[in-house]
This record gives sequence, structure tokens and C-alpha cells, in this order.
Amino acid sequence: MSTRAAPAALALSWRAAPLASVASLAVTLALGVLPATTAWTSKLLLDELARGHTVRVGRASWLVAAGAALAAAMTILTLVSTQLSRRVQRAITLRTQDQLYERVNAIAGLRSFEDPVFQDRLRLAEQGAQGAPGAITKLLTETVRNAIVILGYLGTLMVLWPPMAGFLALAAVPAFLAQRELARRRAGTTEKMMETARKRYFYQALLTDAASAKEVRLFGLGGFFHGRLLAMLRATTDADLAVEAYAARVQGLLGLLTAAVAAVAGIVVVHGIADGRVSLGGFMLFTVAVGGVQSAVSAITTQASTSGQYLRLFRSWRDLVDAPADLPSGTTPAPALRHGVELRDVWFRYQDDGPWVLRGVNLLIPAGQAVGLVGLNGAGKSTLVKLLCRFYAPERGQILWDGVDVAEFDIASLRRRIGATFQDFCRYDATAAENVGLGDLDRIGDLAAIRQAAADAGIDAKLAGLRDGYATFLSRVFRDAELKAGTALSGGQWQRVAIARSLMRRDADLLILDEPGSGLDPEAEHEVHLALSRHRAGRTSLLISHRLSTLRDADLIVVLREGRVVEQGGHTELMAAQTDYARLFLTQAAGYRDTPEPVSAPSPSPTSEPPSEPRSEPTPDPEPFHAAIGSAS
Ligand SMILES: Nc1ncnc2c1ncn2[C@@H]1O[C@H](COP(=O)(O)OP(=O)(O)OP(=O)(O)O)[C@@H](O)[C@H]1O
Repeated sequence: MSTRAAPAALALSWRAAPLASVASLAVTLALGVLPATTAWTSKLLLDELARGHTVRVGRASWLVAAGAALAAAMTILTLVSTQLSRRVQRAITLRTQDQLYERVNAIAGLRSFEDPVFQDRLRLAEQGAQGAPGAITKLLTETVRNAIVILGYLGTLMVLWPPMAGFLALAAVPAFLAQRELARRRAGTTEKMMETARKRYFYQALLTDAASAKEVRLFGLGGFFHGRLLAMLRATTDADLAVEAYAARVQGLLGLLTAAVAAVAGIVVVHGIADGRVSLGGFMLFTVAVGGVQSAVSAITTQASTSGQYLRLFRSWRDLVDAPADLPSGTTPAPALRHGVELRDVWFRYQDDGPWVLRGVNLLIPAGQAVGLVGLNGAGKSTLVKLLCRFYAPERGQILWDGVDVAEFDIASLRRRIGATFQDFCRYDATAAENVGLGDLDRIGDLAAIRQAAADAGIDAKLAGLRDGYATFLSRVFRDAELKAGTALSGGQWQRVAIARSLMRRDADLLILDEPGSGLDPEAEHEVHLALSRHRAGRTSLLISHRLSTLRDADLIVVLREGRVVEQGGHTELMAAQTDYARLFLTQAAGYRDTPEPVSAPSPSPTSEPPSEPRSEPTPDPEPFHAAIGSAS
């Protein structure tokens, strides 16, 4: 058993519910005394009845009444004990879940969430946190109760046949060792199968979620995913079966041992009766005592096994809750932006051995200006945005906020200064008002502010016109508080809701819009574009878009290719330069003409090669960018 984790689990249970824990212990003590007392009462009764016609009716009646009272007390105390355990368990669950998700929320970056090992540990931590404190509390109470039961019966055995106590103690050793091994194997199986179990839930979700239902049906993927789900289910259940088969073998052997010990005890006492040393009541008492000790030992070892299993998982909870910060946060509150945000020679890759995604990016987003970011798919635009939001730290180089490295700022305070719409924005199963208001929790109840943001994103009329206006629940899978079915929005409408959410932070120092128009129809896009242009005027913003016409009026347009800034300037300047931006722009514009005209900007150099990756020291790219961007995606 993971004995080092046990005190921590116990302390947790004590802190979670001190009163209920004490009460539970007191009831447990009382429950421990009852079995031996009941057995003695029965013995006295049996011996009294064995007197035949000389039986003392009054005494026998009292003994019967005492037995009944003891049985009633046993029933009531058991119920009380169960209720108390439930209370303790509930308090523990609330506390451990609270601490777990508080810690999860404190993870500032995204790396952990993209790490399968972390995902496994998180699930194990959930299981361990749920089970361990309860199991260890139960182990404690069971041990105390059963220890008292054992002591009571051992006293009896010492009177009747002392060597039996030694036999029973010896028989307990293999039981304890076997149960400990069982705990190790069970926890090991859970840990080993965690990723498979997660995959199973993933396929389950694919088969049942509304979001995947279309593709699964159109491409006929149901059977395929179903097969995979069953394969995962088979793998996890096979592993469980194997460990439980081992458990059955072990428990079978322990059962044989228990029966053998009980048989020896029985034969010995039969001889005692033959010799006249033991009465009939004494025989009964002896048999009950042996059985009682055996089941008490078995209860303790079985509970120890369960607790051991959970305690191993509990280590995952402790590791997670005690884990150091993934992204060290500074302590200085981020101040209002006055001059600009600068990326200075920023290098970044997602994995230590992965390819560089940003390769020495130098870029200035001046305060009060609108900057457009352009580049082919995979150029690193969204990655750059994620670094600006401090979801990751650059591997080399700095991001400066008015000249101060953002690493010095308290992360939360920096993020409060940023409003953003991400490419993969969220659709919350919540009311329309909440879906917008979540962009600024302080004003989630401010309907006027919510409507203003929605109006800027061109979605106010639609939301106001819903069945219950802004109180309408937007969901395809949940009903609202009054059990009315949720309402669905179209993809473009959801996108505008997401834009509105980012606009809730009206005074954000930096507004980031990553492909805000990708799902919008031409009219909506134009409308939103105009609204956003108005909103962005005089504000600091970074807009990523593949629709280059929406970037024409940006103060500065930056072209990113393979993680490097290869061109920047105003629209007119870049068009006049007739290089990559111009080519990209004209290629896109040609697509709108009836007869596409040949594009005159330079074509890609056949000899151009992707920039080499740094091995030890990053070097700024000395070469001019001469591979033109192919076509707009
Ligand atoms: N979480 C991640 N883990 C590992 N690699 C990633 C991750 N996110 C992006 N990448 C990789 O980083 C590169 C840049 O991706 P990014 O999303 O920044 O490109 P982008 O310029 O925004 O592309 P698009 O125009 O398609 O949105 C891609 O090669 C992608 O595979």
C-alpha cells in the first residue's frame, strides 16, 4: 500500500469534515463492541436454556430482551454509521474536486492540455481524489471497529482455547500480503489502461455528439468508430477480467485457508465438549468467535486492498495539485498599453524535438494602430497570437509590452488587457446573453453592454428576435431551466456571437481577431468588417485574415511565411512593391472576375528553399524573401 500517501489522505478527510469524522469514529467504536457482547449474551442464554426444566425463566427472558436490544442497536448504529460515512465522503469529494479544478484552472499555458500523459494523470487524479480519502477513512474506521471485534473475540478464545489466537494471527499474514499484491495489480491496470479508456470515451462522443453526427452519417463512419469503440472496450475489460481472475484465485486460496483453520478449531472444541471442559454455549461462542475474527481480519485486509488501490491513484491527485506552475507568472500587474507590443527575435516550437514554427519573428504592433497579419496555412499566424496571449512562452527572444518583457507581468492581468476571437472559438451551451457576456465576466449582467457588443458584431437583431430574446438558451443538447429546448444558430451566427464576446472588452488594450470573417456570408462579412473597422479605429488590434480585402485599411500589413516576417508595410506600399502580398492579393482578386487576368507579380523562384532550422543558436534570416506566396487558401 502507498503508506506515504495515507496520512495525506486522512488529513484531507479530517479537514473536509471534522465533526462527521469524529462522530463516525465514535459510532465505529460502539459498533466494534457489539458483536462480542451479543455473542456472550447468546452464550449465557444457551447455557441457561441447556438447564432444561430448571431454567430460570426470568433470567432467560432478560437475556432474550438484551439480545434483541443489542440487535436493534446494531441496526441503528450501522445506519447512522453509513449516513456519517456518506457525509464525510461528500465533503471529501467536494474538497478534492474543488482543489483539483482550482489547480487545473491555475495552469496558465496550453501545453499540459495537449499532453496525453497529463490527460491520463488528470483522469487518474479524478479517480484517486474521489476514492482515496473515503477509502482510507473507511479503512481506519473498519480497522478500529474490527480491531475491537477481534480483541473481544480473542479474549473469548483465550478463555476457551488460547492457541487458537496464534493460529488466527498466522493465517492473517498471507491474507494481508495477497490483498496488498491485489491492490498493486488493480491500480497498475487502471494506470496502464487509462489512455485506452480515454480513447473509448472519445469514440463514444463521436458516435453520440451532435457536432460529429453529420460527418459520421454522411461518410458512413458509424460502423468504423463503433468497431474501434468495441476494441477499446474489449481491451479495458480484458485487462479488468485478467486482474479480477487473479483476485478470484487469490481469494479462493484464502477461503480454503479460512475453512481449514475453522475446521481445526471446530474439531478441537468438539474434543473439549467430549471431555466435558466446554459447554454447548461455549461451543457456540467459540465458533462465533473464530468466524468473527476471520471475517474481521478479512474485512480489514480487503479494505486495505481497496484503500491501497486508491492511494496509488491518489498520488496522481497529489502530484497534480502540488505541481509547480507550468508557465511562471510575474507579479507586476500589466499596465495600460501606451507605445506598443513588440516581438523581438521570437523563436518557438511546440515540442522540444519538433520543427520551429516561429523563426526569429521581429514585429511591432504600435499602440492605436490596426495591424493585419497575412500568410499561408501553417505559416504560424495563430501560433503568434497564442504567444501574444501568453498561452506559451517563446523559446528564445522576447515579447515586449511597452518595452517590458510580458514574462514580468501577472498573466491574468495581462490577459484582462486583451480581447480575442480565436479561429476555434467556443459555443457555450448557455443563454444568448451569457454567450456574449462571458467575454467580460464583470459585466455579464449588463444587458446594454452585451447588446452593444452584439450590435458591433452585427448579431443584435438576430439575438433580440429569438424566442426569448437574449434569454434564449443556445444549445442543441440541453434544455433551459424551464425545460424548453435550446435554439440552434448557424455557423456564421455563432461566429458573430464569438466576435461580440471579444468586443465585450471594449477597452481592451489589444484586440486580436483570428479569422473573424471565415464563416460569414459576403454581406455579413462586409457589415462585420465595417463595424470592426469602426471599432478598431484608434485602438490597437491584430487582425488575421485570408480575405485580403478586409486588411486594405490596416495601418500595417505583415506577411508571415514559414515562421518569419518576410514583408511589411501599408497596402498601397506593398502593392507598389509588386512582391508577395501583391501577388497574393491579385490572385485572390482575379478569382472574382469573370475572366481571370494573368497576375503580374513575381512568381516563385524555383531555387528558393525553406529557411534552415537553427541547431543551437537562432540566427536572423539574412536572405530576402524570394519565394512568393502561392495562392490564397
Ligand atoms: N498545438 C500544436 N501542437 C503542435 N503543433 C502545432 C500546434 N498548433 C499548430 N501547430 C503547428 O504549427 C504550425 C503553424 O500553425 P498555425 O496554426 O500557427 O498556422 P496558421 O498560420 O495560423 O495557419 P492557418 O492559416 O491554417 O490558420 C503548423 O505546422 C501546425 O501543424
